[in-house]
Amino acid sequence: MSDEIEPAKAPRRPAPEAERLVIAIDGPSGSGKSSTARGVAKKLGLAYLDTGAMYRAATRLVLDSGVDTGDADAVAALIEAADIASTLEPSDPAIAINGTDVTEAIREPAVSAAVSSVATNLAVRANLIARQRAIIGGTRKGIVAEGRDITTVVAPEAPVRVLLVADPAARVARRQAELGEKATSAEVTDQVIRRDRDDSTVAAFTEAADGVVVVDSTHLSLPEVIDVIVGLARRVSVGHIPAVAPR
Ligand SMILES: Nc1ncnc2c1ncn2[C@@H]1O[C@H](COP(=O)(O)OP(=O)(O)O)[C@@H](O)[C@H]1O
Ligand SMILES: Nc1ccn([C@H]2C[C@H](O)[C@@H](COP(=O)(O)OP(=O)(O)O)O2)c(=O)n1
Repeated sequence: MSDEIEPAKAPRRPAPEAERLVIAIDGPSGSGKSSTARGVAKKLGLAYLDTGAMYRAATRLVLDSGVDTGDADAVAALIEAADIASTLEPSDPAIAINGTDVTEAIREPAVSAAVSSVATNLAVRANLIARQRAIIGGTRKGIVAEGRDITTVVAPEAPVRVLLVADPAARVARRQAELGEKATSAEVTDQVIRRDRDDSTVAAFTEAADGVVVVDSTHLSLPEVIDVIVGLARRVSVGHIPAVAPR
């Protein structure tokens, strides 16, 4: 795909709306947003944007630079000046901040524990939302973007908007299975339940906004959830999507 590293500060000229399909997916931690969005993007030959990875990369930078996460102005200034580059490739998503690849480092427990304090900084949000809109507007064919406020703030005009939910017990179990011995059950509960509580103070992902379709993944397999969203996309935008999905 031509949408490789996308410097957020220099978006390419937006393609006409009619040529692009934007699929927006929000939901709480562990509902399956990242895996589902990647699967949908792969099936439909679209780009993929993990906005949570941008908040995580910003948090990694704050932690590494020694700036106090409680110093809202210093945190915002650091992030506003940073170069954040996301690959938009669903098969191999990666992210770099100020030239350093942090794809692995943003998944460390220290980042998961601190990310909400950065993501609830309103100046940081304004900056990252502007970058996300530029990325979405700059993709040629279309994009699946996932996070907490994509359906409501970043891309409320997207023709396909989904709130992906799952019962808290299923979400905690999924995260525990993913992290294995890397995290205790207390840490996993903190990562999922406490983080959602904090994050929901600045983004409305606990209830679907008007026009947003709720998909409950609690009792659906990942391929089933992907198929539901591909079905929604085909219904709203026949003609945007290749008849034979590229692998
Ligand atoms: N429908 C599903 N059924 C079972 N496990 C799932 C499902 N969707 C995602 N998962 C798994 O749950 C974990 C969390 O998924 P992820 O996509 O990272 O969620 P989110 O981005 O919403 O936090 C991953 O290990 C993923 O493979
Ligand atoms: N659009 C977004 C995306 C993520 N965030 C915040 C909320 C989350 O705690 C962090 C990390 O997001 P991420 O999607 O990686 O979270 P998960 O670990 O997949 O649950 O960023 C946000 O505030 N707005």
